[in-house]
Amino acid sequence: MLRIAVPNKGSLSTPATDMLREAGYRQRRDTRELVLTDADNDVEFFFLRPRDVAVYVGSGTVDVGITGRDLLLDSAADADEHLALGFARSTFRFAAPAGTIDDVAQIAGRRVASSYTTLVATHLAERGVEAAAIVHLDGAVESSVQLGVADVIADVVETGTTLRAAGLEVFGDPILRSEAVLIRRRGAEVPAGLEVLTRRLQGVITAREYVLIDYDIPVDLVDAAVAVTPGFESPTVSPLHNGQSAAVRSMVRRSETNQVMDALYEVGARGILVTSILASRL
Ligand SMILES: Nc1ncnc2c1ncn2[C@@H]1O[C@H](COP(=O)(O)OP(=O)(O)OP(=O)(O)O)[C@@H](O)[C@H]1O
Ligand SMILES: O=P(O)(O)OC[C@H]1O[C@H](OP(=O)(O)OP(=O)(O)O)[C@H](O)[C@@H]1O
Ligand SMILES: [Mg+2]
Repeated sequence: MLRIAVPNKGSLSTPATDMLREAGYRQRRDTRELVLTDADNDVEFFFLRPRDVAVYVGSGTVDVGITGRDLLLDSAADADEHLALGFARSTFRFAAPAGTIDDVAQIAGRRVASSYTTLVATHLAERGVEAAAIVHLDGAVESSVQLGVADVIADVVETGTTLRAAGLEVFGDPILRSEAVLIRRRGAEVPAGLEVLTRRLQGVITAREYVLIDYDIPVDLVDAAVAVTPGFESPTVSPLHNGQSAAVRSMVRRSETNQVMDALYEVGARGILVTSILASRL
């Protein structure tokens, strides 16, 4: 039975559970449930603290787990990223009171607060920057400067709203771009069931990232239209009964749907229809 660790709280918890449910796995109804067996799929879920997921996977007590790339790297656990899951996207960045610091080198001799102190220490060491102290805080790191325990913070930034509210501004390049990832123990044999899990999750990711686009196009314009919608391998082109047009079906990135529809219309396509993909195996 494949043992899967899933975050039980925080930003990762609900989207991770949603993705597993979409992938056809049973998920818990009650957030107090800590273990759940899905006998039909031969998997067992362990609902653990997000920070602990990498520790369990690294020690081999569970086979795989869902966590954040930032949490994985900060844990320094014996685990590697297996599949990027495309949710809980964020950057991990340095920030300081507006106008005080604009370069990572200026962190030298200053105090940095973070919930991800290993990540910060490694990043600074790689750049030869010696901070006065790296202060570990559990959360609400943005308040640490105002409260006088640090001069600089390193924290998760998504929209930047929390930073702005605290009067802080990012500086330097992002330390990391993070998202939820499926992780597995470094160097361990591929556990039974991981291939199926991976294919199922990949199926959900594809169904979320792509849409199906259908359109009609005069036969002599098919090549020009197909250049706009090349799809994964090659689009399906079927003849229409009138003999002068073809119907084309292709997959398109959801985020590019409207640009693609505009471009197709320009080329001469009509009857352009977009549909969501419910599930997929490529
Ligand atoms: N606002 C956000 N947008 C996107 N991802 C986020 C956001 N806040 C945290 N994360 C991601 O969630 C993971 C941290 O999960 P965790 O549950 O420990 O923190 P949290 O969401 O801050 O929860 P809590 O504050 O309740 O402990 C990290 O991978 C982090 O990048
Ligand atoms: O850029 P934003 O969209 O504002 O999001 C980033 C904030 O979200 C998370 O905080 P959370 O609400 O989880 O609180 P925490 O600091 O206690 O972890 C993260 O730690 C940042 O503080
Ligand atoms: Mg948080």
